[in-house]
Amino acid sequence: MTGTFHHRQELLRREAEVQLRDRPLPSWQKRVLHRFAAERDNGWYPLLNQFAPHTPRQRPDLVLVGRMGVLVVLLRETEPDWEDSRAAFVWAAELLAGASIGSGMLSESVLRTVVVHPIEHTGRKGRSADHLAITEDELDRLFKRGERILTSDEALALAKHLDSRTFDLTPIMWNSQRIPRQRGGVPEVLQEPVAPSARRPFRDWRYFLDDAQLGAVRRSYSGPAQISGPAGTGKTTLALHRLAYLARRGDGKLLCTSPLPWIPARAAARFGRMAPELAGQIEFTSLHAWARDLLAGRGRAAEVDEREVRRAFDAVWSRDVVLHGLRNSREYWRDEIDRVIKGRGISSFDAYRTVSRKGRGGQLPSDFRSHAWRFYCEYERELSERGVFDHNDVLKRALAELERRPLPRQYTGVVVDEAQELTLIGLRLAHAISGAGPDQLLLVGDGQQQALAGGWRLAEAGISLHGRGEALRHDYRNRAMLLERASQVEAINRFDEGPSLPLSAALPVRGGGQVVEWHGRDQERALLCALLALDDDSSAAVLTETESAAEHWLRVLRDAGVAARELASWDGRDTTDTLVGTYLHAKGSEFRSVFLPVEPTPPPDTAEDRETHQRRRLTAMTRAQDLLWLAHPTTP
Ligand SMILES: Nc1ncnc2c1ncn2[C@@H]1O[C@H](COP(=O)(O)OP(=O)(O)OP(=O)(O)O)[C@@H](O)[C@H]1O
Repeated sequence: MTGTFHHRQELLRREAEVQLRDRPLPSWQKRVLHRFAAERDNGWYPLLNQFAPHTPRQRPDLVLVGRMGVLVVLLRETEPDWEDSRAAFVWAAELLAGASIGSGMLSESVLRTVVVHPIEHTGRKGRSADHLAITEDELDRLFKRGERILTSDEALALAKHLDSRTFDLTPIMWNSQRIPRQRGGVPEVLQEPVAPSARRPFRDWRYFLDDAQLGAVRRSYSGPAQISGPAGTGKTTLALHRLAYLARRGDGKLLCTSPLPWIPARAAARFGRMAPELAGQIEFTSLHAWARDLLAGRGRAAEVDEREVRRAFDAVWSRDVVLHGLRNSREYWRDEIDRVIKGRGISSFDAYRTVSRKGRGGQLPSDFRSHAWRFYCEYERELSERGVFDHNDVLKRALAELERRPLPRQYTGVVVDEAQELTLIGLRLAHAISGAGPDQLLLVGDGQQQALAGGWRLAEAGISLHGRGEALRHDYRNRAMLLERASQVEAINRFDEGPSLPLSAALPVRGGGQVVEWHGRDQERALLCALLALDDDSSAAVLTETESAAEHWLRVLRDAGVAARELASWDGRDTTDTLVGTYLHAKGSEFRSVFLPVEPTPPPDTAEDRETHQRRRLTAMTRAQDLLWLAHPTTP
C-alpha cells in the first residue's frame, strides 16, 4: 500500500516536472512545486502565480488549497518584510471573501502564510506573527500537522473558487474543468450569502461564519458601531474575528476590553485558539485594569483598596436612618452611588435631581434624592478621610488624564464586550480611549442580559451610531429546546440603543437538546446524580444567584468527590472540572450542561429587582448548549 502510494506520488512529481519544464523558475522552486503537486491525490490543489518567479513583492508565489485550509506560499531566497507577507495574506484573503462552503462563509482563519526558503538558507526560521518560515526540506510539516477543516469536496470547491476569482493564479496538475464532480455532489461555492440551517452540520466558529457575521467583520464603519443580538448569536465570535481582521491589516495595537473583569481573559483564551499568531497585537484587559495601568504609568495612584472602600460605605450605611426606611437594601444604595451618581459622573445635586433613573424604581418618595445625595456626600468624605478611592474614581481619573494628555499612539480599534454593563463614565472612557474615527469603537452587547444597573444613552457620551448597528439572529449555542425554554423568561430590555432582538426572535442553528425540569425534595442528591450521569467529556456548570449559594454548591460537589472549581476565577481555558459560580460570573462562558438549583433566598420584592433577576436568569439558562437542568424543589 505504502509502496503504491509512494509510486503514485513519484508519478505525480514527474508529471509536474514535465508540466513546469518550460517555466523559468529557479531549480529549488521547481523542487518545491513538484513536492506540492505530488500531494494532489491527498486533496491538495496548488495554484501558481503566473508571474512567478517574478511575482510582485506583495503577492504569494503559490496558493495551496487542501483539507487543512489554505496555504499562502511565498518562495523566497531571503526573509520577506512583514508588510510583504501580510499583504500577500490579505490579497489571498480578499479573493476568498464571500466564499460560502456548505454550512457557512469561510473566515480568514483558514489561511496561513508560509515562507519557503531554499535548503541552504541560514536565516531565521519558525513561526512569527506573520508567517511560518521553513526550508524546502521541511515541506512535510505542512501536510502532516494540523487539523482538517474542510472536506475534500470543500477543498476542491474552494480551489475552483480561487481559480475563478483571478487570472493571476493558475492551477497546476489539476484543472477545474476537467476534474469530475464526485458522487454526492461537490458543494458549490456560492456568491450569494446563505443563512445557516439546522440541517447543516455544526461547524467550527474559527473557520465558518454566517453572512451577517462575516459582513460585520469586514464592514468599514465610519464611526462607532454596535453589535447586538440575543444570547449565543455569536457577538463575541464576530468581535474576535473583527479584531483578527483589523490586526492583519495594520501593525497598530487593538484593545479588547469589558466592564466585567473576567470577560477579556475568557475572550483572550478563545482568540488564542483562533489566531494565536496575532495575540501579541491585541491587548485583552478589563476597563478598570486599563485605567489603573494608565494612571500607574503616569505616576498617579491607582490601586483600589477594596476593603477600605467597603468599610467607608458600611460606616455611612450603619449611621443612616433615612435610606434604610426607604428601601432596606445595602446593595440597592451601593448601586445608586456606584452606578447612578458616580457611575454617571454626577457632581452636583442639581444634576442628580433631574437625572433619569430608568429601571431604578418609581415608587420612591420624591425627596429621596436629597437623602441619597447626602448619603453620597458622606461616603465621599469617608473615602477622603481614609485616603482611598473606589473603582469609579479610577475610571474618572483615567478619563481626566486622557483629556489632559491623550495616548501617544491611538489604538487601531477598541472592542467593548458586554457593553450594556458599562457605566456612563465607563462608556466615556472607552470612547476617549478609542476615539470616534472609522472602525475605532465597536460596542458589543445585549440589553436582555443586562445584569447591573445602568440607564444611560449613547448620546450622553457623545456617541452617535448613525445606523452603524447590526443585530445577529442565529443562535449557535443553545439547542432548540433550550432556546425555547429560556425564551419563556420575561427579561425586559432596558438598553434600547441601536437595533436589538429578544431571545424569542433568535433562530436556533441546532435542533434538539434536553431540558430537565426536576421536581422533588432532595435537590442536592438529584443534582449530583444528574451531574455524575453526564458523559466524561461534557463540560458542566452549576450556576447560582448568590455568592453564598455558589460557595455552598462548591462544597457539596467537592464533598461528593466531583472535581469542581470556582467560575469567578476561571479564565476560559478548557477544563474537565465542573464550574460553580453566580449567574453574573457565568457571562462570557458556555457549557454543554448547565444546572440551576434553587436557593433559599427570598424572592425579589421590587419590580426592578425582579427585572434584574429575570435578566440574570436568562443569561444563566442560555449558557447551556445541550442540557439545561432546572430545579423545582417541593417543600416537605
Ligand atoms: N458562525 C458560527 N458557526 C459556528 N459556531 C458559531 C458561530 N458563531 C458563533 N458560534 C458559536 O456559538 C457560541 C456562541 O457564540 P458567542 O459566545 O460569540 O455568542 P454571544 O452572542 O457573544 O453570546 P452571549 O451574549 O450569550 O455571551 C460559541 O460556541 C461560538 O463558538
